[in-house]
Amino acid sequence: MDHFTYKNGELYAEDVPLSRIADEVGTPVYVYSRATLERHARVFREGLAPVAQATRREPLVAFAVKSNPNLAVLRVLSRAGCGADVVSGGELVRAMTAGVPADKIVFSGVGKTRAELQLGLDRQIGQFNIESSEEGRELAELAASQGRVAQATLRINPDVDAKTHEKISTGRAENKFGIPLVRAREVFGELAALEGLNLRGVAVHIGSQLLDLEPLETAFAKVGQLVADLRADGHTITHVDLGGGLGVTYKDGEVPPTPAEYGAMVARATVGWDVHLTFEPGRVIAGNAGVLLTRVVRVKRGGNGPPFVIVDAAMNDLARPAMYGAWHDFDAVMPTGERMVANIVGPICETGDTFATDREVDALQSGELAVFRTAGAYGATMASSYNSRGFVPEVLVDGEQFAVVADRIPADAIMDAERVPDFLLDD
Ligand SMILES: Cc1ncc(COP(=O)(O)O)c(C=O)c1O
Ligand SMILES: N[C@@H](CCCC[NH3+])C(=O)O
Repeated sequence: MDHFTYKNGELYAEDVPLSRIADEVGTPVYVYSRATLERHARVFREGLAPVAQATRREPLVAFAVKSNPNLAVLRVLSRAGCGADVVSGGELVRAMTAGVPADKIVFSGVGKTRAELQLGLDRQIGQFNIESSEEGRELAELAASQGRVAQATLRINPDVDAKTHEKISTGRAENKFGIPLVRAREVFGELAALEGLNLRGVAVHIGSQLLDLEPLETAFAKVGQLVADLRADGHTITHVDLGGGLGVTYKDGEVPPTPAEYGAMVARATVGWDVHLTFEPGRVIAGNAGVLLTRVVRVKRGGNGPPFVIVDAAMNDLARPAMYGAWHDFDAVMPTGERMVANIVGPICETGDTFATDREVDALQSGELAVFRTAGAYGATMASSYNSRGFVPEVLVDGEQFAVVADRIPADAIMDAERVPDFLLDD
């Protein structure tokens, strides 16, 4: 459920008509609903109630910042009790700037630089998820040389097919993430012996937009066995990070497991583990909390196929359709009831700048407004300035009020950061 609904024939975000936002901020613009973000954070936490009960500990819900790093969004979620899963120094600083306490920050990522490891140490974050023995040794050496101890888990690669798009699958043997399960005991033993590290558990994340619990359950079973093996090896295991990945509905008929079903599965899978659990949900919290509001530039007819509805948003603003062939529902802000079959495209000079092909949508004309739905996760955060289009602004709605929470960055502001060197200047 989200808070983008029609009232008197017009699409609203909570109690704000989207046409008002378009008038005041311009298009394209990302629009987020505070109430939806808060609701999703609450529902996810409620879904984990059986887990909290079974483990007698409140799990840490560390929002995956990569899915929506906007400071205001992070602030909403931090106030709702979430921590943050970060994958770069930039995300770490953002999370802390938004108010996420350091001890609720987990640092994932396969290529943390030395400077990023140092930043995590300086900020005294709650947990590093180590992805290689090389990274573990580097972190241990850095920490020990400064008389510090880094709290850490070892991310394992369970070699499970998450049954999702291949580009967002992370838990198969050939993927770059984590330590192969067969090597986990050996690497854990090597790193656990190092001064500077408190290697206290394991982490796993097998992929994103999962619509089936079975691969997760298989991966968690492997984690459970590993925890038992590590304890048999004499290690103290107090923390397990089960990652994110729960999918959302992009298209009618796609039915992801509910947070309650997910929580029930986790409770089953983790019986007897006796650890602190961390979760790293991104999409399930932010996905349906945002839309990309756009205006039709013109409707081009007369080709071989259906008309092209050319909108002012493009693949640089919302990359998912071009990158993964992803579906985003497309609805008029003021639908007339008439429908049309169209290709929905952006203005960029690539055929891949196509949001929908041969799709039945609300009939639209030049100048009218429409939204791409489910754009709150992996939307603005993946934007580029391709074709010198600048960056789209972001708006957060809260009841009857809204605020611009990220300015539009026009193409000339980006150009301001560039220069022509002296040796190219004419004399
Ligand atoms: C390590 C890690 N944690 C969490 C997430 C968040 O995933 P999702 O947005 O699917 O919940 C990702 C992205 O797939 C990830 O790579
Ligand atoms: N960017 C992807 C998700 C990647 C998840 C990152 N581990 C998407 O839009 O679906």
